[in-house]
Amino acid sequence: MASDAIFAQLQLGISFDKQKWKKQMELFDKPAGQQVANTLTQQTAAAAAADPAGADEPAPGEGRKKKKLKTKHAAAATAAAAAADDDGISLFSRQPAGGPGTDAAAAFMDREAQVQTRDPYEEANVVRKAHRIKVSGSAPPPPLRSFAELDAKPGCSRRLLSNMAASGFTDPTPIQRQAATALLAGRELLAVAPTGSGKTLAFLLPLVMRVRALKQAEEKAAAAASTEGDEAEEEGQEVAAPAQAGGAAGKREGGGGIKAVVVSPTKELSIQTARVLKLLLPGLRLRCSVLSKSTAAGTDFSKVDVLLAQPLRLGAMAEEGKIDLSGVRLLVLDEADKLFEMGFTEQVDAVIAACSHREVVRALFSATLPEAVEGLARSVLQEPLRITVGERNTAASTVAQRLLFVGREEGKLLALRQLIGQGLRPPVLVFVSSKDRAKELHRELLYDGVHVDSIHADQSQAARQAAVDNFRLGRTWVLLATDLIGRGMDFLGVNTVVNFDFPRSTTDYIHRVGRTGRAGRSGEAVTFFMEEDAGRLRGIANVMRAAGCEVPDWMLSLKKERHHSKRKAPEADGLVTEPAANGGEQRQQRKGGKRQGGAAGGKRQGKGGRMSQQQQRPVKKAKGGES
Ligand SMILES: Nc1ncnc2c1ncn2[C@@H]1O[C@H](COP(=O)(O)OP(=O)(O)OP(=O)(O)O)[C@@H](O)[C@H]1O
Repeated sequence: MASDAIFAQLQLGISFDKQKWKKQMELFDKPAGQQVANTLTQQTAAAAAADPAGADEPAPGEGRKKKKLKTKHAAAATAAAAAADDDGISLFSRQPAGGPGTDAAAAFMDREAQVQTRDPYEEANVVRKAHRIKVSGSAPPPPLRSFAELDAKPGCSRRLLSNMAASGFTDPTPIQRQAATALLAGRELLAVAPTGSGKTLAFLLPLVMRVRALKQAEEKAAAAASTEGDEAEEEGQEVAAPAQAGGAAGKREGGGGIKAVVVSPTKELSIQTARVLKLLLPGLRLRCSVLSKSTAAGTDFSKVDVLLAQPLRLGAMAEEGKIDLSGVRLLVLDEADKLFEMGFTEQVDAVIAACSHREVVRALFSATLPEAVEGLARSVLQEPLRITVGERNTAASTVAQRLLFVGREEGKLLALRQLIGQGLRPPVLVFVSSKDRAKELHRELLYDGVHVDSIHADQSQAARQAAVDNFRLGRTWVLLATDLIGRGMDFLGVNTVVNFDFPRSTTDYIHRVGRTGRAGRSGEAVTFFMEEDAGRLRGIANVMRAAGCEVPDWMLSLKKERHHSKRKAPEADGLVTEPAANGGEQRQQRKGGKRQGGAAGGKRQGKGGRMSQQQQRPVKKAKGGES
């Protein structure tokens, strides 16, 4: 369906009384900078003396002297513009920002063709430079120039390469070029690359090769043992099978069991990683499993080669001795900075300790790696390589980011409806700060007749997965989400991300807006802000400026909030749609059942009937702190 037609349906049931909202509308009509400049400047001046550095992690350019800001950001913007104009560098070699077949694409390919030197060290550097890959650490292996180079390496096969080609993976992305060769060389890794840049395949491809190579070695050893056994039998000697010979140790040395583990912060992400892995596996005879309540009870893990899991369940099982990870040779921590946050560290430690094989290689991947977390991460790695693609802790350059001042809490819903009215491009992902806000906004938009769904921690796992699948299949055009799916989720077609509630941190912002603009495509991100968000505005403004987006200078000199993490999330009830004078009453009426049973409500409900059924599903009680 054409986006115009989709949009026409999206706005069904929405009309604005411009007279009634005159005051608020005026706010939106002014440029964002003007709207808040005065009040924020006053606020900043009042707080200036008391407000030291905030608790947020440094965004690009932060932590330096203010007077350097302008030069740095001007340089960054110029560099970004130059990159786009000059060589069209993109994370996706055949899909640069300008699109396939454009001058940018041609320039990019020319640039690749310039790699002509007989010195392998120099050649590696030329490839890295062309793809904006930075590596620190001793003796990094050269990056891949093409997937075909892998053909000769242990664990690869024509079948694997053809599975990749059939899935559209014909040219490696920058992170894949360097991370694949590093992991195949047995190097431990800290890998940081932008959202949507192909990190999943960057660890899955070497993982599959490594596991295949191990299995091939096992099969060879088993065949040799069986030949020896036959010969010994002929000579009348007793021979034990490998697993019997060494017990657990024998198993560790290659008698089956889990050989690779990928830990992700959410079940949804593990399921998504399994989807990508399954694209690589046809014909390769490897078995993978996603750890869940049911698979934990009913799976023979000695027959599983690759396990995808979340830290809480896997850590607990490892500690209780319910799963044997002693044969694991590759442990990947995806969204590593999230895994090293408070609340997960104990279980992640338990998993790391349980992966005790002497040859185990550990790799940490994320789009963001705050310095404090890097220090912690390094303490579990041995002589790691650090691979960075592009600039550290930045948003994908394929996303056009903008900020929208909404005045007060009540202005958010109006602003969202106004965006829809102006032609917001679906599919749209709207982030809110809590599950209650997701539920409330869901009700509001449902009432408007928008094809909307929501995903948050109060839903059953099945409802969450259904929300993800329906959004992927295009059945839902607006998905309301908490930060539960703020990271890692790959909805390739998302055109717009709306931060309805301001992100808790710059890191969360980078991941949220990274749900669009993936795989070299373009996307749009709109972030609503109010005066009270000023303390967290600077970090995000810096990220936007580093990506070449327009940001008023005054935002870059705002003071940071001191303890933003302790700030209360907005109340769900703040989403009033009517002015205070009559809104409460009307809203109560709607809440009281008119919406469900009333004529207008019933009519509109018809378009969103599927959603109303979903709302009636039994909900699972969420653990404290979940969103
Ligand atoms: N070599 C490739 N060629 C073409 N498409 C690719 C390639 N590698 C990955 N992709 C596609 O790019 C998209 C983004 O990949 P992926 O989800 O791995 O990104 P990511 O870097 O892990 O992002 P995030 O940081 O948000 O988790 C996916 O749809 C994937 O299929």
